[in-house]
Amino acid sequence: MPERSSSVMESDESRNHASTSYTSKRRKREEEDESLLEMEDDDQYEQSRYIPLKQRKAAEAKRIANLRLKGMREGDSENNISANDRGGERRAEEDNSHRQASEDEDETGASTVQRSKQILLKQARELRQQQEKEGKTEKEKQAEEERKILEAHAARRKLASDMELAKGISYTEPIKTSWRAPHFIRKRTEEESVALREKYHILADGKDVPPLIENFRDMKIPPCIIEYLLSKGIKTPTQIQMQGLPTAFSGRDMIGIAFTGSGKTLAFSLPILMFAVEEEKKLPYIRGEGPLGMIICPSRELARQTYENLQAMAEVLEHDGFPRVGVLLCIGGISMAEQYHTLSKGFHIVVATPGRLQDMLDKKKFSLDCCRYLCLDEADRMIDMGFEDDVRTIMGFFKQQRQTLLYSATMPQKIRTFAEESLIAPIVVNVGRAGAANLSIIQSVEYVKQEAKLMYLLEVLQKTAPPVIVFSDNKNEVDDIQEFLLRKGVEAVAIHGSKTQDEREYAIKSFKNGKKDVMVANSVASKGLDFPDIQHVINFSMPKDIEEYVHQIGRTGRGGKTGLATTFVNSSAEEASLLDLKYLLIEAKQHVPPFLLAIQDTQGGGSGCQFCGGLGHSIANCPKLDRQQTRQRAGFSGGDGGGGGY
Ligand SMILES: Nc1ncnc2c1ncn2[C@@H]1O[C@H](COP(=O)(O)OP(=O)(O)OP(=O)(O)O)[C@@H](O)[C@H]1O
Repeated sequence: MPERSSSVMESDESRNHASTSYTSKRRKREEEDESLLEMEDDDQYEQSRYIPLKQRKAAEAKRIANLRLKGMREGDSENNISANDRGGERRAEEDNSHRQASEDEDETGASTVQRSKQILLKQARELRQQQEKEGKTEKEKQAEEERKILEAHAARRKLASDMELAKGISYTEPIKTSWRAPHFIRKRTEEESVALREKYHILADGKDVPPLIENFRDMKIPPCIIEYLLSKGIKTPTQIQMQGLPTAFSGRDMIGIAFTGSGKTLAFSLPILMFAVEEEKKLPYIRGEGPLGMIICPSRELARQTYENLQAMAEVLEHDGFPRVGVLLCIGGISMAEQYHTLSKGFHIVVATPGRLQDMLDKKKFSLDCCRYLCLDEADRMIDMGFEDDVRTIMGFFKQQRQTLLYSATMPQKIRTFAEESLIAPIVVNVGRAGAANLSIIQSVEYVKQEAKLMYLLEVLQKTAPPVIVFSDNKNEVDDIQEFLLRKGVEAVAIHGSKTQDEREYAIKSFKNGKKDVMVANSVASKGLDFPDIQHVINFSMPKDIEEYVHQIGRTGRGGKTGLATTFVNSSAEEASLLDLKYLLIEAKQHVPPFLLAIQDTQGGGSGCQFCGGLGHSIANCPKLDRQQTRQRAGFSGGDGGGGGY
């Protein structure tokens, strides 16, 4: 009862409120009406008064002149079409009444009216044309809107050192190196170069693009390295290496975009190594000197892998009589004591994760005073993971111009625009669309109910021989899956950001050397890690964004081999991710399951979202941008996390 009475009271109240507001509204209306009446009365009064013809003509001419002036102003205003529209109608009405009122006026008045009518008709015609034009460029308007959103979310300032920012220094010329392409290659005409790039499906944008070179020998790579590469099954350069290596050897800044497993690591590691050899030959590095170059990676595992590759090549060179090149690994979770022998001798190259690198620079363990080469591997992922500020701080330590290389398989327009501003006359090398999946991977997407996933996983594991990687976004789920597999007798290890460094290293090592068949991982292991011959990648759930998906499935099908990727989806997946997935599958000419085909959309299949590269939506409804904004509003600076980069 009390509830009821209160609701009655509420309704009475609301009714009262409604009636009050209605009364006040009405009172307002009445006031308005009164003022309207007053105006009408005035008009009537005006009309009933006698005005001599001469005065009436003068007033009429003035009124027409005012109307024309007003019409012109309204016509000028591009943004106010509806006002224009209304203005046009009003003008037409006024013209009409004016015509009737002036029928028995003298000739001067009639010709003025005629002129005004012609002008008004012309304006109406122009207005129609304008409206038609506006209608046609609806797409352009959308592109404009998207551009504005992108600008609003672009990085705030370019990557530059403190000194450069403070003094407003900006370099205009790329760094000069002693490397030259062989004469017969330099003699190539522009048409020949374009044809060659077309042959290899390479897009290279920029001023004076260095030549594409089809073999390692013509790139003047030392024979001992060529032999070493051969021993690893690397006979000819991949597309990104054909264009990326000569570009880096020439000292040019570049953005390299090529699909997963296409050999990007060699494309940025070999040039830094060759520069180090050259420098060491000129004047040996002593204790306290270095580094000459830096490679920054988003995860410890990726940094270690790149470090090991560089170390191996440095040893080959040293063994062949070239000077020693010191490489320092600078990552979280390891004691720097084991690196002190490198630090104590002077070193040329640092391979690092952003957090530990920043820490070392802050503590003045070494400086970037003579650093002239910087590579950001998986640059876009690094920014996504929230390392942008760390990278900016690190940039602050540079004292001179450096060559900057950014590499990734995914590089949405957002990052590219920002990077192009920070680089000096950069060359952008693209092998395929940024964010496209590696075509050597067979992608299978299956609808699996949440509660059936674990049992189905066992079945799906039978599809190929080991090694297999199972990805899950959730650290607890990673542990649960590993436990389940162990209980079922599957040799499985697990890796994620909350594991200790020893556990992470043990997992990687035992999986890499074949002692374990399955590795269960969160996104940490998807970032650039190169495990030999992964047969099958299983996404236990659809990753939050399509870039993550591309990187995850990219752990298989590497170095030209084929691989299989299976992804479990169900109703818990976001529709926007599923649409991106649908278009990615279509682009890669893969089978699209009916439940994905059935998802209707209005704008997919275009050039993709400029923020995340997804093909199923535009930046105006990008779920990743949405998440980022929510995080920013909540005061988090970090990205999608899961890295453990420090
Ligand atoms: N020219 C080549 N020919 C054959 N194999 C190659 C060549 N270059 C590199 N590889 C091999 O291909 C594999 C993938 O290379 P890499 O790790 O550099 O790929 P990536 O493009 O960096 O991939 P991701 O985007 O996933 O990081 C490695 O095992 C590497 O040894």
